[in-house]
Amino acid sequence: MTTTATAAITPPLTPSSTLPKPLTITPTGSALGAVVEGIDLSRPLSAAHFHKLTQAWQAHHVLIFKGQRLSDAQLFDAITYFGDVFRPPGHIPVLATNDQGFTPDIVKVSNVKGGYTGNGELSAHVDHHWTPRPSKASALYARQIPTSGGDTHWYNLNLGWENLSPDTQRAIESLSLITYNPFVNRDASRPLYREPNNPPKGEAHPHPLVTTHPESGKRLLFLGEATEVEIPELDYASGRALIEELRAHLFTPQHRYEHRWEVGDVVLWDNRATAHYRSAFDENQVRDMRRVSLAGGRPL
Ligand SMILES: O=C(O)CCC(=O)C(=O)O
Ligand SMILES: [Fe+2]
Repeated sequence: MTTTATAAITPPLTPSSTLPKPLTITPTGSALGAVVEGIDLSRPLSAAHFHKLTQAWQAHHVLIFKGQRLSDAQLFDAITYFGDVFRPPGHIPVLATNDQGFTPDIVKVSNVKGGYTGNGELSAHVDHHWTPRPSKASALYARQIPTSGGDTHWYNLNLGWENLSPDTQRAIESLSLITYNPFVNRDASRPLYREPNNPPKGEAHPHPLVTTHPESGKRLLFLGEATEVEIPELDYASGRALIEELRAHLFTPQHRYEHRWEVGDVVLWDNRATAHYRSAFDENQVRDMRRVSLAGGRPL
């Protein structure tokens, strides 16, 4: 009996440039965030990759996927691996339609026609903080970016909590916070802390000031920077002083990752564990992003 030469069953060599890159997850080196390479979000995710990504997401709160090339529908499909799409309650305006008619599930965050950008995102906020169930996560996909500015910065709310003194932690951990709807309180002269004789419009939904992440169990200082808020358990003077102190502590560079966008970046952030803002840019240049948000539960 003759034996088959082993050479005959060796598969042809694949040029290394066509082999898929392995999945790598590299922390940014800042307070939060990790860069993900070796994932093509236009294709179905494997269970093994999904598992690694969710673990990394819990650890780093912000995942930065490089080099993506996605249609709106592919972005939607990729992000909804991580949860169900957020449908804005009636009191959030439907922002804008995108080119392909997916609205409001895929928002065109853009200064070109049909897009939406506001001033509200110029200071750190938790998306939909004023609703009973703020969205749990959002993703932005960069299609066109200005040559400078238009960066997005995220703060780590868990680190902000951990870096408080034990005395402050004890003093605030059973307080609640009401964040008022900035869409119905647009007046720039409105204060950042609710004044007794100047009631804001809209519904009030108190959430804990210190929340617990439902998946990681991490504790979080669940506070935004420049929306009108109130601590219902405290009188005006002490509530306002406390919020000023907490904001001055939390919104500092040691708790922040600053993302300089490249076209093709998809950034997925955990809205329960972070606050974010965008820096200004030259409005004569185009900044064109797509955004998908995921539904959340009641903050714990
Ligand atoms: O455009 C950005 O970088 C951030 C906008 C924003 O705040 C958001 O999409 O939630
Ligand atoms: Fe936002």
